[in-house]
Amino acid sequence: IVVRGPRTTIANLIQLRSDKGRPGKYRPGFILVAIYFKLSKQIKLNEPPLAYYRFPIIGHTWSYFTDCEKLILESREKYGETFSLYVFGQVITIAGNKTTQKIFKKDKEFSFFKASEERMQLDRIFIGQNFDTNTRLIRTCFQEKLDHFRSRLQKNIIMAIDLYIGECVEPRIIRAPYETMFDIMAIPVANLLIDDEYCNNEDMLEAVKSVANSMFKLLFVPPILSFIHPWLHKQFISIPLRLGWSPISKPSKVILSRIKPVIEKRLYDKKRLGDAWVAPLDILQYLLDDPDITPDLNPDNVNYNRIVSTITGIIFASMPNMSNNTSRALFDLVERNQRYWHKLCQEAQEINKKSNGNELTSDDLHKMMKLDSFIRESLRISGSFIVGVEHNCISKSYYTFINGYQVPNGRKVYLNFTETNHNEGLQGQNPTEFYAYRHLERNSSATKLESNFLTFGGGKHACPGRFLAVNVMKIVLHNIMLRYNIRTETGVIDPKRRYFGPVPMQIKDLTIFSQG
Ligand code: HEM
Repeated sequence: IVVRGPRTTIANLIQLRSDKGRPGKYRPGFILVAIYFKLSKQIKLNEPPLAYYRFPIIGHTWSYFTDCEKLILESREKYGETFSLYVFGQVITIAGNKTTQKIFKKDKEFSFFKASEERMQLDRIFIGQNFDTNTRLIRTCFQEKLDHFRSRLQKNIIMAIDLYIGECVEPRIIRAPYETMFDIMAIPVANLLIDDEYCNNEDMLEAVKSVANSMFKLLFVPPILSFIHPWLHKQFISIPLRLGWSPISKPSKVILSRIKPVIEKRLYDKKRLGDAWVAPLDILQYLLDDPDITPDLNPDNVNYNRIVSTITGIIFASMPNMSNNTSRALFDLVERNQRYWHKLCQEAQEINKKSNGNELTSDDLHKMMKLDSFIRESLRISGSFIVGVEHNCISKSYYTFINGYQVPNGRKVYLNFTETNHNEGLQGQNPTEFYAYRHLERNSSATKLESNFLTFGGGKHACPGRFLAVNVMKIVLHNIMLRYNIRTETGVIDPKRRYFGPVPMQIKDLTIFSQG
């Protein structure tokens, strides 16, 4: 049965009119007829089986958050590759291997963006953004023209490592590797967005971190009111946003105050120098080149809100993901020290020797084949959700999967990463084991989209930032391997991954850096 929001039902009832055509008082008879009419019009779908749960209202919520992997594995075994769970007052559907690629390809039927927008009210936070244009912008800069940014990326990453890890003549304990990686990432990200000395100061970096942190926290707001109805939760969290509050309003103001003089100077220089003016290479300039944003060379006519909104959107999409996955890959290096460290270091040293310690060329980055495969394996095993990358069904009424099961419009469909990762046919021998050269043997680079690797999604909306992310991960790990020895405080390896619900937790374990 398709259950819609109470607003729709009530609105329909309110629209009932008296027989004279004027708005009339509610009459119980009318209401009953209306409810009967509404229910009789609802389509009975062949929904995926809803896994058994013991407690009404709570449904699977508790086990989903405390032992998600067990819940998913057991339900998969019992109900097959497509099944539903009842979590936080909502039925969600879990889709397995045979369906995930279809979900990526059917972008008129399923939307990752719609699901994220609904969960985090993105349209109310990043006001005035054109998300499709932003995706195109990211694709142009960080896929097609990534090589133009390579030199600056390296300089900024090395500078950030110097600043946040430093010399380590005496061994240095990094108590929160995720936070350190987050600090390191802020410098190259801020510089890709705005290449101006004026913007590389502390308050700008703090603003960049604050945008990423505030948005990341929003992901973890528990939807308590959804136990009554998901619609209620949505209305509740949107109240402060409707009243004009935004989690990123403070850092957005800092960013605006920093970029305004830069924009004014650029427009002035362009007017003055004409064709002789050399445009800086950064995201800000790409935005300024858009006539919808900058119709002429008059700073008063610039759409500053759109610029700030786009910049903050890119920070949100890039920073937490890159920091999380790089700190996990670094931890994988430490954990698996005996097995991989030596060979990966050897590869790094050979590349460094051939380039005489100079800046890495794109060919050097390409030659990091072992590291590339290691990163893909780390993303597959350590960075992987149990279920995730949820897509909203946006079909007009419902969607029918290839196995005959149907889901209504609005249903959240989660991809079953565990099933894909545990499948021997897709992953090769011992699929649950971390084997760094698995992808090297199959010639699958870390950015390659394949049905056995869901980390970057797939289809038309696959992550456009993946080339930047993998290159940044390579540059960070390469430089760390060349400079340091790393170990955990106790030297004990704890292979158990920790999750918050289906999401892998940030790395909090102590890491010790000493001079290599
Ligand atoms: C390791 C780092 C990253 C991971 C794991 C990651 C993962 C993802 C995933 C799973 C999607 C959804 C894809 C789909 O719907 O099929 C996505 C979309 C997206 N990502 Fe990333 N991402 C990362 C880094 C980045 C970076 C660095 C940027 C920006 C510079 C970025 C920008 C975006 C954008 C704009 C989309 C939406 C694309 C669209 O809807 O067309 N991501 N990402």
